[in-house]
Amino acid sequence: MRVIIQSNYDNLSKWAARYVIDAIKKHQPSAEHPFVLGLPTGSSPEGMYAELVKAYQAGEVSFKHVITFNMDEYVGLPETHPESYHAFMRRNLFDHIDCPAENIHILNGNATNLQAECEAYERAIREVGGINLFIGGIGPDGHIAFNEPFSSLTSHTRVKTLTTDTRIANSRFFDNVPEKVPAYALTVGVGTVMEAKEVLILCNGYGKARALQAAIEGPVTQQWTISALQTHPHSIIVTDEQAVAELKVSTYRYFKDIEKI
Ligand SMILES: N[C@@H]1[C@@H](O)[C@H](O)[C@@H](COP(=O)(O)O)O[C@@H]1O
Repeated sequence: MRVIIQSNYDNLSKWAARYVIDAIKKHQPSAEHPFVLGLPTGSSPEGMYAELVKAYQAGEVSFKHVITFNMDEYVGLPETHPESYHAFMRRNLFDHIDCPAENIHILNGNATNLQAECEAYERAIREVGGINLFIGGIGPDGHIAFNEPFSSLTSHTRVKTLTTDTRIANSRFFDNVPEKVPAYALTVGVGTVMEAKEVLILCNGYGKARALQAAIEGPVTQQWTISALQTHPHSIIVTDEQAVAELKVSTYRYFKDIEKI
């Protein structure tokens, strides 16, 4: 695991965007050889998305041959609701870049058969050859996508019940009323993320310090589903000085040192 410690959120966002742009360019995507990108929502990736839009507008990168799969979506929230992940992605990224609509995949939380929707999603990922780079965030309780504590570390796309903690955390987008946050979501599994060739996690702010500590220094455990990342051959966490507050000084220095070298 690489851990990149940036001074603040702006630099974290710039670092992540640069990493994504370089990965796309290195792949030299074409219609026959598309780059497959897994994408998160939440406040953590907003800065990175703004940087990606800037880079696209400056002609530095194209998303024409990029295929995307989003991590998750609420169940029962209309796609037009401003807090649906469909709306979030349009607002923050897809309305501003050249990614063709047919290349964009987001789980349909209003499907009549939710289980069939989840199975079709996994099939679609397999059909394009798997995900090259999965980008994610971390919930304050260490969840990745909507894989709440005690989710199976080998899970795949499915319906999940959201914990009270997560509904409280996400209530800031729903008039601060936890009951307004949908109780269910569709989410890729921990296993789905772990099958990607590379995983890049964005983690910023004091609120994530305990989750970051568990992700890096703790044991691999279903209690902190992000800890599964420790078993991935190519994973990176990019973080800021606030989120490292619970790491041991020696851990902090180790990651600072190796990145310097
Ligand atoms: N399902 C999303 C996660 O994918 C995200 O990582 C997490 C953290 O969100 P934020 O980045 O806003 O802290 O929130 C939600 O629960």
